[in-house]
Amino acid sequence: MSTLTSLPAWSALAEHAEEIKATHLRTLFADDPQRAERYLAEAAGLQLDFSKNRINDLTLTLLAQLAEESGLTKKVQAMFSGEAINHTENRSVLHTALRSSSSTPLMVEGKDIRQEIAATLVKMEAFVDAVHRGEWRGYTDKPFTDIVSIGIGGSFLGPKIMAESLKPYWHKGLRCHYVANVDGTAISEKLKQVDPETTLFIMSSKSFTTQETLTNTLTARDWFLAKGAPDKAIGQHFVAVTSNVPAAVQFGIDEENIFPMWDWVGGRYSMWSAIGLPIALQIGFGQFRQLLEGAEKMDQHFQSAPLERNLPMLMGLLAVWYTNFFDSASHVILSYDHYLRGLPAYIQQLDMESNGKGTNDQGDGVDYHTGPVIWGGEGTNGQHAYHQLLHQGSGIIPADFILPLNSHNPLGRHHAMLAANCFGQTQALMSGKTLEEARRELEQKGMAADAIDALAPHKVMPGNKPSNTLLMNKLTPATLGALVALYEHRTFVQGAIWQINSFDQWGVELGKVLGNSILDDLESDTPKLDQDASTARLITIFRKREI
Ligand SMILES: O=P(O)(O)OC[C@H]1O[C@](O)(CO)[C@@H](O)[C@@H]1O
Repeated sequence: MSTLTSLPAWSALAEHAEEIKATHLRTLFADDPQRAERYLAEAAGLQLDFSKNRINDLTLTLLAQLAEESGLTKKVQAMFSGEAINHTENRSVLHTALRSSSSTPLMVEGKDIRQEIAATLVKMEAFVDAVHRGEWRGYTDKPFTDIVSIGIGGSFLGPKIMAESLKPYWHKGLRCHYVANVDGTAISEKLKQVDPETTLFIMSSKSFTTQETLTNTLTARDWFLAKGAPDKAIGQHFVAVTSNVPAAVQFGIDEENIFPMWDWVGGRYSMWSAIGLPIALQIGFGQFRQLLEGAEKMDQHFQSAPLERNLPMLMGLLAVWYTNFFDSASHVILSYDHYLRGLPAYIQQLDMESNGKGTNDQGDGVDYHTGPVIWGGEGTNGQHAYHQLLHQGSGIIPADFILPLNSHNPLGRHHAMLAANCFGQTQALMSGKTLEEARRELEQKGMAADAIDALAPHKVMPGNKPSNTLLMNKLTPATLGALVALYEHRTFVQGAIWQINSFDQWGVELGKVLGNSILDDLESDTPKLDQDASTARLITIFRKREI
């Protein structure tokens, strides 16, 4: 038995889960008229209705006990204060410092990182303003119209999805494009859309060793020169964001055009750093600061609010509740906002790269489930597709519904319809439809008794499916910042309870290494073909392909 599963709160939760499993959410609502009011919490411009979860007050008490026995509060403090909680890489985890307005020194390896952060923000602001004002121009003296941001993983998804989410705030006259995949189609298609004279390339790579990013940047540079740009123009058109300045310089980026980031920022937590430069270029620096401010409000709330009102704690503990006591293997994020359609993919990367681990902090294999599959999409589209599984599938898939109360495009009845669909889905998941209700419905339609017998069971919806509803007045840089920080901390809470390191990612390494040796075999005149039989065969097929 692991240290987690031997905690008193764990056994108490296991026992309590049996009672809750025997109780329908309809009953929980019927028994407690105040439930909707009591299970509503608010922070940093976000409201969380968590009343449609399979919980009661005892559940919350026991989850709080689990948090206490797991030392959650101390772990939160350890992260914010810069302890090297990423113990497998001996690194602090300080993305929260990137959005902090505190001036109290925060020391990492003998340096006050507040000063480096502030200096980088100043450099970013000057750059963004210079591009916007047309002072930083292309080599033929034309202002930039396009930015091509090259990076992958955390150096890609944050900037792309946040900028996409904030389209109503875009700076006029500047388009950002994002290239991640090493598939040549990705960069080819982008380069077809831009003009070398008016395009600025941002190469974003924390390590400056990532195959995809280095390859795409070289391709972009070759294209730039092949289109007639002089060598000396590279400095004007290529900037980099990295923690590996020597490698960037060696690659050919001018040192003054390098924006720093640091070891204490994880890739998937880095959009708040200079990795967010494309966001700042797209929405302007003032609004980029609002994004940081929104996140800081959530950080403060996370550190200070009591657990029963603490959004990240509640959402993280609820995720543990379903993963470990209801055998739920996935969690769905449903954005009821077209601008937020990319958010599920962002949270998927954040959560699955963080909590997709099976070895605990002591180095032992876990004997409980950890990170569930995170997936999702845009409402109402999903209602006509995978919601079928949410409503009538055999397992439990907890859902987060996210809805801004006001639209940036308030057209006629559209927004009320969107909201009605969102609330209607949470209601249907919660209450379902009983056999009697299904039968009555068919009787009212005048269906014959034997046809009702045949059809009614298929129309039954068990309900009792949990969901959270997250509301914000409007999608703004500040509310988006708070929303992303909420999910970061939710991820942290789960990892802390599961006793895993949410901040390394060793699992992605092996495939990279093997990929490199396979590449040698694909390109070499004398391939070694010393892989397993299947892989060697695939290599041979590729080598013999018709061109
Ligand atoms: O910013 P880099 O160093 O190019 O890394 C890109 C991404 O690759 C990973 O290391 C995983 O392969 C991510 O964690 C990271 O965000």
